[in-house]
Amino acid sequence: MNRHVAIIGCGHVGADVAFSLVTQNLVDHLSLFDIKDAKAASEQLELQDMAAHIGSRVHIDHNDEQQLSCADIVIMAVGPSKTETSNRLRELAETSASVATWAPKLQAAGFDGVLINITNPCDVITMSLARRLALPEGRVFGTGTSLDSARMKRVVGKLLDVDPASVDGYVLGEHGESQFVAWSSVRVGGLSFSQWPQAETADCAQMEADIRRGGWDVLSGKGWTSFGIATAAAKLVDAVFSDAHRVYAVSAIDQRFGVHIGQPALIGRCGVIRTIPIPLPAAEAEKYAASATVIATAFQKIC
Ligand SMILES: NC(=O)c1ccc[n+]([C@@H]2O[C@H](COP(=O)([O-])OP(=O)(O)OC[C@H]3O[C@@H](n4cnc5c(N)ncnc54)[C@H](O)[C@@H]3O)[C@@H](O)[C@H]2O)c1
Repeated sequence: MNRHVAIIGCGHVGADVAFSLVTQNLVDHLSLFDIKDAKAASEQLELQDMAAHIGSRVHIDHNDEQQLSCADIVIMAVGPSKTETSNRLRELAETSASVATWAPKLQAAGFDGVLINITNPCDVITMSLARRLALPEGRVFGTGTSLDSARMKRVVGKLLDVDPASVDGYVLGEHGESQFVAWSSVRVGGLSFSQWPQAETADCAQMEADIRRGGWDVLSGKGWTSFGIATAAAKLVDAVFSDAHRVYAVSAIDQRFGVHIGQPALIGRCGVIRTIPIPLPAAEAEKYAASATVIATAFQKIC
């Protein structure tokens, strides 16, 4: 099997996705693209420098658009010229213009695989790419609230003193300021979060703020975020190649609201196999609807 991934945008995020895919042996052929040719070329060279230390052989090329025709998965990771530090929606004008230049190239190449979007604002850009590429539903999805759900697991795990991997549940909605923790979905060891004694005195509003602010906290120190999202993207690539039928919180179409939005979905060879609408209590359902409105309003601006 020749697992071929193309990464468009080789900045902090795209380069770390490439590093994760190569070091985790999740790819056989990697095609790197960046508007700055020297950046893509140097990422190619440095990844090739690792070849002697890794147990797999990976073919790597850069800025060769012919490669888009045979890519199984495209990862969109282009970014704005200036890093946004407070609201991902502010990236929209610039990043929507950038991804718009790639849709016709992908179509001209006959790209017929799965596209995973990381570029922010993630839900709006995913929606824009899904409409432009017109691939079968589910083939274009975004990393959505997968990273935010991982942040929730870190914060809840810390409170309960359990490994985050033992925390189940989701952050839903926009990968942005209107996201929310679906506390009703959070379970640890078969108990709902509210059944844990620590939950009685927990400041859930503060925990939720910490989760929402997680990305900005990382960014304020190192200037960008990349390890978390690169790991999430690698998991999604693995789920597609292995037809895993595993559940992740991704940005997928919710037909009730007509938007791509963070929600649990089953991921396999064709991308999103189906979404899993969780029954939410009224207060959480309201937050979900409000978040869908934020995404729809932003999308209107680029139509
Ligand atoms: N979804 C998430 O959870 C998540 C997490 C972190 C970052 N992000 C987003 O990922 C994106 C990338 O972030 P980053 O830190 O890597 O930014 P960055 O500035 O380090 O890299 C962006 C790269 O895109 C390239 N680029 C810009 N326009 C391009 C175009 N038209 N064609 C090809 N390449 C182009 C730039 O040359 C640059 O190398 C941003 O939108 C950021 O907000 C999303």
